[in-house]
Amino acid sequence: MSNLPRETYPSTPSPQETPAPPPTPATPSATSEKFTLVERKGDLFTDSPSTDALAHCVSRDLRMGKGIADFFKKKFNGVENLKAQKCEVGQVAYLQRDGRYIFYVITKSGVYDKPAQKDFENSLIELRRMCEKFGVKGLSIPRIGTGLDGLSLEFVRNSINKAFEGSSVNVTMFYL
Ligand SMILES: Nc1ncnc2c1ncn2[C@@H]1O[C@H](COP(=O)(O)OP(=O)(O)OC[C@H]2O[C@H](OP(=O)(O)O)[C@H](O)[C@@H]2O)[C@@H](O)[C@H]1O
Repeated sequence: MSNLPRETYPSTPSPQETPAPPPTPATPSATSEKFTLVERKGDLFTDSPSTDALAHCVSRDLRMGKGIADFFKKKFNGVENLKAQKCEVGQVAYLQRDGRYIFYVITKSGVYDKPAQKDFENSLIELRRMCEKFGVKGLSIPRIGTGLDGLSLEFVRNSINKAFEGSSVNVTMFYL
């Protein structure tokens, strides 16, 4: 019998040692989360879920002198914090209050300006990105852009749908 060393092969595991097959990935359930936009009559501050993030539109100078922005300023303060974020038009500044995000969507440069449609659309895409970055699932907003900023509700609806399509954010748009 040759005394050449026998080739040693990794021993094939006996049945009881056979590693269990990897778990099959769970198939996404039919109810997998997807983007929704619901419009609801009510006051944004008192009727929206307390766990929802909030968002509204402001000018880059963060004056928030009128409209719902003024309510946000009085309710959440944080103007210096917001200014320190040095956001430009198309970007979103934010505060954290009571465990939720408050988003300040910069849609125009100065208080006397009106948002350009493209800037409005781009800032909503950025808002979606921020929601996904922070894992926001519920977002409550007023009819953004349709009051002092003079945008049509149809344009605003379409912009929200385009920006959030494919996300898993549930957006509720409140109106008085
Ligand atoms: N509690 C509440 N619940 C639910 N809905 C509420 C509400 N309170 C008001 N609304 C309605 O929510 C819509 C939009 O309300 P707005 O007209 O204020 O906002 P907008 O997005 O058109 O314009 C923003 C710019 O205006 C501001 O003032 P500046 O001039 O810029 O200083 C900012 O700074 C921005 O730049 C209107 O239908 C309001 O009736």
